[in-house]
Amino acid sequence: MRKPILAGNWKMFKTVAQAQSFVEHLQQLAPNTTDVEAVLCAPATSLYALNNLLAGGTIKLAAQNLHQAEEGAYTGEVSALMLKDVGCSYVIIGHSERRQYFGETDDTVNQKVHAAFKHGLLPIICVGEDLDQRNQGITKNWVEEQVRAALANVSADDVSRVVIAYEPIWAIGTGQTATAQDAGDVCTHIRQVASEMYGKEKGDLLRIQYGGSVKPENIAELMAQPDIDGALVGGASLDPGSFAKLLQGALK
Ligand SMILES: O=C(CO)COP(=O)(O)O
Repeated sequence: MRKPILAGNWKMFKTVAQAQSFVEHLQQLAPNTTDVEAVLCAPATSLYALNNLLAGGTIKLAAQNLHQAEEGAYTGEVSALMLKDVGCSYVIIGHSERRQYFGETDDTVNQKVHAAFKHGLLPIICVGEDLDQRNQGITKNWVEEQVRAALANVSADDVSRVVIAYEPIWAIGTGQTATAQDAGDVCTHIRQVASEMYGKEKGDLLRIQYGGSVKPENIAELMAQPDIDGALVGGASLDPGSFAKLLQGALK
């Protein structure tokens, strides 16, 4: 069975002190989460300090982006090697905000996926359509293209450890969630695409998250969908009490 995975994407929020205080609170509220994998996607500035706090526990650390090169003259960038060095297990790749504001393309997403695996980081690959595409009825085709491009030349062994986050852009930070049924249908399609590419056995291992205005109040309904294995949560992940409730709601 696929283990549910709940990831909090803090985006550009929290100083080091705020991040540490969040973890201390969460450790009191949800000391040992073993049935749901809990992941905190913190700003790069907090990763080192959080790794020390999380040592020996079950909560995993993630970065929100990486550069595809190992090192080099790329001012302002951080590599997979560096993220691994500060204790990251996962890294978000191709979030719609990165695609929209920082020029990321399907091609750079694919390069970043390879860079992550090369250094033992597991990618959380974001895909999703905008409102125009949804209204045109091309959601599944669009998402399928993004998935195929992101996974190009990824080995079958690696693909079973990939997490794909389906995040419809129009649902991010808007309070507007896709209906559980609609979100579930797109996630089922993503699994079918992975199964076509790698065979059903591998496709069945892939974990798929939904993201976009997920809250403690709606997570259980989303998790009830057979192909939704977790959530990537922005706003509602910033408060430890809310995150602890999300962990409860993510139990299958
Ligand atoms: O972008 C998201 C997570 O990566 C979703 O953000 P919200 O949960 O704030 O809508």
